[in-house]
Amino acid sequence: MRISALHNGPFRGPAVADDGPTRLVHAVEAAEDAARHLRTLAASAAERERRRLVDDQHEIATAARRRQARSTASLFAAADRVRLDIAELLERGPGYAHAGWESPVWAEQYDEPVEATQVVRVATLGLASPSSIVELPFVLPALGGNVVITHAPGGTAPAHNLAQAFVTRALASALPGSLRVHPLDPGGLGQNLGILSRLPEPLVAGGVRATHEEVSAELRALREHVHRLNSQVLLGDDDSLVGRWQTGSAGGIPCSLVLAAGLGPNLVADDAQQLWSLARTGQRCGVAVIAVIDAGRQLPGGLALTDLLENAEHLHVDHEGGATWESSPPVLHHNARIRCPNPPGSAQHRFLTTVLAPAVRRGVNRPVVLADLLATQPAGTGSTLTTVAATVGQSANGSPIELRVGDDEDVAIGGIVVGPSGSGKTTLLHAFIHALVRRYPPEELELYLLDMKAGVEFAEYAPRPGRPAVPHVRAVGIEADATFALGVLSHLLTVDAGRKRLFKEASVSSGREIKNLAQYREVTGEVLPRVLFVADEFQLMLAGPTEDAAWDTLDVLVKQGRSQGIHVLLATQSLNSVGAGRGSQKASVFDQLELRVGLRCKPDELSLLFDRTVRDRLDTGRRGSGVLNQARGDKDADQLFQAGLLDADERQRLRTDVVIRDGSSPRIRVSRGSGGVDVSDVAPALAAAAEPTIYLGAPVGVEPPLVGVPARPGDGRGLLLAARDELRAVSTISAVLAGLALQPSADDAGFVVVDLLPERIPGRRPLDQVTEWLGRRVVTVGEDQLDLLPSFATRAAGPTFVAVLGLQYAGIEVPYYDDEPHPLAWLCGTGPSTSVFPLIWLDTPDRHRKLGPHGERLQLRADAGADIIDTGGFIGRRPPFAASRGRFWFHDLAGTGEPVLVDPLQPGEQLPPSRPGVVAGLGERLAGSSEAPR
Ligand SMILES: Nc1ncnc2c1ncn2[C@@H]1O[C@H](COP(=O)(O)OP(=O)(O)OP(=O)(O)O)[C@@H](O)[C@H]1O
Repeated sequence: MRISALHNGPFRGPAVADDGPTRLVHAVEAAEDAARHLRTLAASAAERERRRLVDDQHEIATAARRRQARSTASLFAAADRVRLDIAELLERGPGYAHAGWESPVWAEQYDEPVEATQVVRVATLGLASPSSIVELPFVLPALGGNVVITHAPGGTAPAHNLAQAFVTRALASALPGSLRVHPLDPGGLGQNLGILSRLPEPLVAGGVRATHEEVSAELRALREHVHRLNSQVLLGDDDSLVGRWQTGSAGGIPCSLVLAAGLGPNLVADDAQQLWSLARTGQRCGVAVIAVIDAGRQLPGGLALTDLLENAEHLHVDHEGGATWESSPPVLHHNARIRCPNPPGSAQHRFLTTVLAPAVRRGVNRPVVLADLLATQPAGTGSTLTTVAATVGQSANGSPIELRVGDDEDVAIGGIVVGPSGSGKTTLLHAFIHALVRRYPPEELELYLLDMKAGVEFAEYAPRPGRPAVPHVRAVGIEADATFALGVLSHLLTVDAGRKRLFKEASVSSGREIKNLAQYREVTGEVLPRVLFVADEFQLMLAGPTEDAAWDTLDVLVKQGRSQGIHVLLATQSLNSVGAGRGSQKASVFDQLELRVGLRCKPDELSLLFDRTVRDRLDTGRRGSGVLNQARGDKDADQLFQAGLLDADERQRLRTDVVIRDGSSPRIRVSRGSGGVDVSDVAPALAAAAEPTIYLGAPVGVEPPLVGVPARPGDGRGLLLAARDELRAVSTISAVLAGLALQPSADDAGFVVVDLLPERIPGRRPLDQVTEWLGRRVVTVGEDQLDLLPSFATRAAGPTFVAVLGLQYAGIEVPYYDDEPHPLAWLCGTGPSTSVFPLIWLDTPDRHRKLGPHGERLQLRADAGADIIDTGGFIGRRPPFAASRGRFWFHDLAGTGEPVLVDPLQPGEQLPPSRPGVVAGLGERLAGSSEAPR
């Protein structure tokens, strides 16, 4: 406007370019242009800024959304994982552990559990996330865990519902007979117990306790029960009643659920104290306390709730009826909330009273008691003319079922038993072995028993002081190793060859061809026992450096042993890894073993065992149930069965009866892996020695029962044992002395120990054990009394055995080129010719230099070294392989035999009783002497 005014108005100047108004117009125009430009710039800057802001906002929102989605997803994933884990745990148990109250399972046929139920579902747990709530089943351990439910005044009913839901599920899903409820309602009228107030015996112990006297008496009885279990039943810290129900060894003692439904006025301070104490101490004995406590009320006698909560899951029900999980990890504390369930109703009550209680009374799931099955059968009169058989359980129709091997038509020469851990495989082997020794006298049957796994399952077949072994057992390997197993298999090949020879000779003399055991017996009247070789975890004997030899021996044995009456039964957890890489040899061995037993095996394992496709499990799920097939897996030969249980006490009783009936035999060979041979295991063989014999141990095999040389006077008859392991070496020499002292023919022998071992070393323990056991039969001399050795060692009426231990610790050095007499030179040089036999431990073979030139003359050489060249140098003959740890090669330089691998004698935990009434020992003889040793 102003511009146009200047252009057209009275101030219009001359029409030249630089007149003032024009310049002004230009200036104004320029200013306006500039202003316009600035406005445009400002507007675009504002637009840019707005856009950036929007972008930023968008980005932040997207990132937040993403982060939230991610955290929600990970919450869901974690919840899913937990849900799956819980579902898996719950699925293992019967439906009663988790199905809703309306579910048909409560009305259907009893879904009998086969294993102790781990957890039960009690309620629903809601986990709050920013965007949603994730729900999970809230589960609690079914057995042995305390639960405390506190509640606000408004939360009484939901709190009791929680308790009732838990107890109902725990009881309903428990193995019948494994759980009893002890309902306490001090001061109440049962209204806090719902359906649980009307349960029959034996589900509850004697009904609801409500009065002060009843509650007190019940708690006292429970405390005594805990005391009795702790002092008379449970062994060691790891043993617990719940654990026993889980492994099937509880022997019918039920766990207890003490339901304290409200600490009413009749719960006096003393009783409350008892309840607290039960919660603290009862867990090991399967006693769990479920307590519902009004948080607003004073606890009796100043008891602190925190003490009770120490060993319990704690839930708190608030006035809205929801619960918080107080004992949860702190992070969950504020985000987790429990939705309390409805109380169990009439369907559950009906199930408990009309299904479960009668089942418990009937004793469903009780094991088949083998002793009952055997009681009706004759004992000790069976003949193994053609077969070896014994009852091991019940078939599906309740008739007894037998395992059978032999050389009759349609009878398997041997068998394979497969069952995963806990399926009852070892129990079945025990049952078979015991039923066999009960049925047959020892002339009819010989057993070779190997437990190849680390454990002591077969220890009961070895003799112990005061508990002789059954005479049928010729060899038992406890934690046996592959070398020993090969020794046993090789021995059986020798038996096989020996029998073939006998058959041939009898054929010649009788003019009739004798092909098998039965014919031999018929023609000659002589009974040769059938032989049964049983190996648990047999795959372990077909491994390591002896693997090839073991497979080859087994192969020959199963192919040729049948007619000679040699049978094998091999057990394992799985055939999967057995004989990998030796297809044809494995097939050739397994083909012979036609008896097949699968205990609680999965279908793929059964398919391997039966060599056909098996799609379903062939067992009832119970321990010891499975399928027996006498025809190498032929489908029509499957027999479902339940193995019988013979518990440890019954087995002991049965073995004692057999020993009373048949006596025992000194011929048993016991191997405890490469740990040596306990003196008590070979006590009968030692007692049978006709002349004093220096026994060093047992061969890593079966025969002869012991390796030793008679103690006959002669130059060089003394032992040098080279072994680095101090404890084992001292143990061996000490046990050799004990072994001599147990021989009646050595009753007049003298024993001297030259003890050069330091006082406080663990290695001297076996020596102290044996010298204490020898008592006055032994004389101990130290380095300072060594000069008296010749005098002591010549006092006994019979031979004298002088153990020298700890040379490396002593300053003794027998001069090499000096004629000056030295007691050790006398011991090694003159001693042996005068019936004084040195038994000397050298920590390394070249330590013998300390003994001077006479030491080298000692001929009985043993070496535990790992280098066969060194061993060969020391024992004078190179052995085929190095001795495994704990063993040594023995060779008599004066003998004609080959080196023998020996499981050395060791005193073991307990030595057998020493020989009564032996002639006065060396200690007594020297007692009055002026040089009496200290
Ligand atoms: N026939 C049976 N009846 C009832 N209970 C049984 C039976 N067999 C085994 N059990 C129970 O199952 C538990 C495990 O049995 P066992 O030791 O024989 O199993 P396993 O298969 O040898 O296991 P592992 O290979 O781990 O030693 C035993 O404690 C026993 O009480």
